[in-house]
Amino acid sequence: MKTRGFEVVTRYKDAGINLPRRQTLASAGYDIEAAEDITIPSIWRLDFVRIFRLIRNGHQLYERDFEMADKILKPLLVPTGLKVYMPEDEVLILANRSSNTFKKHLALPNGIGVIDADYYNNPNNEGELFVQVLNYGVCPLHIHKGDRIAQGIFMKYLKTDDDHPISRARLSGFGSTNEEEDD
Ligand SMILES: O=c1ccn([C@H]2C[C@H](O)[C@@H](COP(=O)(O)OP(=O)(O)OP(=O)(O)O)O2)c(=O)[nH]1
Ligand SMILES: [Mg+2]
Repeated sequence: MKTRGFEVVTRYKDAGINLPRRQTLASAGYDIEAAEDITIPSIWRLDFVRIFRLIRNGHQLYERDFEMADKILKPLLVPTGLKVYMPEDEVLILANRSSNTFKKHLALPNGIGVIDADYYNNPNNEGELFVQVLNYGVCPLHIHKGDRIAQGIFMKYLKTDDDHPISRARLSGFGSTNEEEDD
């Protein structure tokens, strides 16, 4: 009887993805690996520093400068090739590993990822977990397939007394409910 666990998504089924594992007897987190090699550029890219210089020297900034700065600060999504199933009253908290900040200048700009039980096998992306990252170091960061880039912790979540009963199915993630009309 399946209660909670990780599975590999179809598009990575032959890619040798390791299912997350805890590393010690009482580790709370299941360490999640990058599904591919990926390079995370530094946010302190020269063109971003150039914008700072323009601002400091009181230069006029143009739309394209702001668009470029926005692009640089947009987090990258690291694919995991994984999906996760759990009871409806549970959540998987996707947290950074402390060694990522301490040794790699790798931040999860969303703080923590909240993986909902109904994200699993959603029609848009099969519920694939992605880790949002920013590299606040000054050098590009090369992540290799198999590097443990985050950890997942299963938890129960609570509802309010007047919780709004809802039956809407989840169609995707990353803002999918922003587009849908309320019931
Ligand atoms: O780091 C993350 C955060 C979220 N997700 C996926 C799983 C989650 O179930 C879904 C929605 O996440 P969340 O509810 O935090 O984002 P949202 O902006 O509220 O999106 P939505 O409107 O789809 O709920 O996106 C990830 O894969 N990685
Ligand atoms: Mg949401």
